[in-house]
Amino acid sequence: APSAAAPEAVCPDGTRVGNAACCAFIPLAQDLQKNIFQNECGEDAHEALRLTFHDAIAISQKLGPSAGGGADGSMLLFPLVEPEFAANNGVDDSVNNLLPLLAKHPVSAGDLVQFAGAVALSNCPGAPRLEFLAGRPNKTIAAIDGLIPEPQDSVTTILERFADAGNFSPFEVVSLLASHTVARADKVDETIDAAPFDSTPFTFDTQIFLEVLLKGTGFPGTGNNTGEVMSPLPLSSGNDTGEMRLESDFNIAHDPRTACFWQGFVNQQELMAASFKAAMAKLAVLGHNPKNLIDCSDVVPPTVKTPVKPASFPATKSKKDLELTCLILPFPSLTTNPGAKETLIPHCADGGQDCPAVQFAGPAT
Ligand code: HEM
Ligand SMILES: [Ca+2]
Ligand SMILES: [Mn+2]
Repeated sequence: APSAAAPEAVCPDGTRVGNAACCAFIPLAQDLQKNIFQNECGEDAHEALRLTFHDAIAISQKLGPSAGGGADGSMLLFPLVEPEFAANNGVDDSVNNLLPLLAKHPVSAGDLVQFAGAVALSNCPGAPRLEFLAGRPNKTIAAIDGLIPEPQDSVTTILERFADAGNFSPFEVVSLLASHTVARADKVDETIDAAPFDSTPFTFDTQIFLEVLLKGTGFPGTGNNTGEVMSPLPLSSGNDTGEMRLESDFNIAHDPRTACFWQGFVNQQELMAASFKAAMAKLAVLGHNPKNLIDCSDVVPPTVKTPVKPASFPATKSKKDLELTCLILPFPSLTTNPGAKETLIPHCADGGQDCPAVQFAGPAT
């Protein structure tokens, strides 16, 4: 029976949704999973999540509308412009992977970018199911260079940039950095591929918040890269690349404005996931009035149910390796993983070393 609440609709595949405008995202989710993510929280999923950020954060209250439109899909609409910016190095992969889907599905570029990130994250154990609002218009401009935070930026610069983009608080900035729990760098050190930021890059857990607090001992590849500092697990073997630490993650983990928020997420899976979800909801609508968008959260696939282990020190590491600057919070008591040697981080989600990323040819470089 019809109700006074949101209009219900039945999609062609029989799924009931809150609004008929959401139906287009059901085949899109299937296409993303089958042809790009392969239902994994792997390289292509990580890159789609990074793209949500690089598209959305390019907006400035100080500079006004001519600087960029935020979460507007400009990355896809101007693939020869924004992917060329130094801070966007590597986003060409996800831009080129999404462009064929933009041609095929009746959704806007801005919606596609944010929806792809939400679908990608649904493959990561421990991740929250993100909110998704639809209806970002395609009418927009390319963003200007200089709005994407870089790992060599100071904490002050980073916090000011997030505040200017969308009034993000220091707590929300730390919350968004939970993304680096499912992240690896290809471009910070060009000599190594997919250097993970924590020891569990296929799981949305709190290891990133723990491991960035461990004393750095070396570099996974070469030293002296811009924006990189020593990590606690630099050991590599074949395609299993040692852990990389971004200078910005290190600084934010230790700065008086953010250190207690950072440390407060260690082993607090639910708090971290909920805080990330809330901050992502803000990020995903930058440049839009959410009142003009339609809530299509019901077409975001539920997150995989694989349980997430409590935070633990990687083998050979313990409390004595911590470098803490937040002294008002007690540090949780955690176990150390077994093993007499420094851990190797598997290159592939299945534990193996061979899992090439999907790469469609496209205009972005
Ligand atoms: C202070 C702000 C941030 C800085 C300085 C930063 C910097 C970086 C850098 C340098 C990389 C490595 C790129 C490469 O070499 O391939 C990276 C990867 C990544 N970032 Fe961030 N990031 C920030 C915030 C965020 C936010 C807010 C998100 C998402 C909501 C995000 C998601 C990711 C993801 C998922 C990857 C991994 C991509 C992959 O594995 O291919 N980052 N980030
Ligand atoms: Ca992780
Ligand atoms: Mn990558």
